[in-house]
Amino acid sequence: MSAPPAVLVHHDQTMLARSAAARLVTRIVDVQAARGSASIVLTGGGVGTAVLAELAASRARDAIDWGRLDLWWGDERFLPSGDPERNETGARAALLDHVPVDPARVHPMPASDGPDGNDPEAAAERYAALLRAASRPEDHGPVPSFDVLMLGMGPDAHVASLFPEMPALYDERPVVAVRGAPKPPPTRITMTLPTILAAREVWVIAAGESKADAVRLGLSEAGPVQVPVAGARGRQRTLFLLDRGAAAKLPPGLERIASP
Ligand SMILES: O=C1O[C@H](COP(=O)(O)O)[C@@H](O)[C@H](O)[C@H]1O
Repeated sequence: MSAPPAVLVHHDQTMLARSAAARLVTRIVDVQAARGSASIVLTGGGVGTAVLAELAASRARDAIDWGRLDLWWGDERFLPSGDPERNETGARAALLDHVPVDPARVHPMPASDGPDGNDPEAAAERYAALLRAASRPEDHGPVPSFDVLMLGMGPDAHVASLFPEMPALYDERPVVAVRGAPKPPPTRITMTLPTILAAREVWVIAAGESKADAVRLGLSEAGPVQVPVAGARGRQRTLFLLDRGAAAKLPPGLERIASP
């Protein structure tokens, strides 16, 4: 069972990123209080990285016990370590270099100069094995039940590196390689929909009018092969966190204004 989405609309991208960062602090603190440690899946892209920068800039970040936090990635561009296009590089610059995370609990997807060399299939399997090792009996599956899994979204409705109509959308394995992605770079690693669906909470975060059609379709009954974001749902909660541009084509009555 997954949760139907709730939609929150913010005035602009800055308010959206700030509010998502505040929401993330609250969620992590609550989970750490209840269960000891929390697990979060990061996303790349413009808004995803802006959320991390807002978190780094917020005084509230000190409420998080950074040593009791596992950080994963939903997808990665398969490029050499440190490449500015890698989602990991952006996340480190925006947040991880500024907070006392436990390096052993930061789990970037492998780079193309990593242990598997330039073999994205092997790198994807390696990441799947890492997730399997981190999953506990109560997760009832091959991946942890992430507390929050954040997703940016493209104008084509892709999430993570799950692009419309591509084979990864039919794949049952937890993590797979993607070749020939329509958005550069063409070679990527991505969590698949079954892994996304295992998260307790999924947050789709999108800004700008170029995303408005994809948001509308993502909230419809569209199939996930044509509209990947329509398949992105959390077990307990699904949030669409939007700015006014991305919310411009919502069906009437759906939006809840978070910062007018
Ligand atoms: O390529 C990617 O794009 C999406 C969305 O990026 P945005 O810049 O349009 O917000 C991102 O979520 C994904 O992680 C990334 O690899």
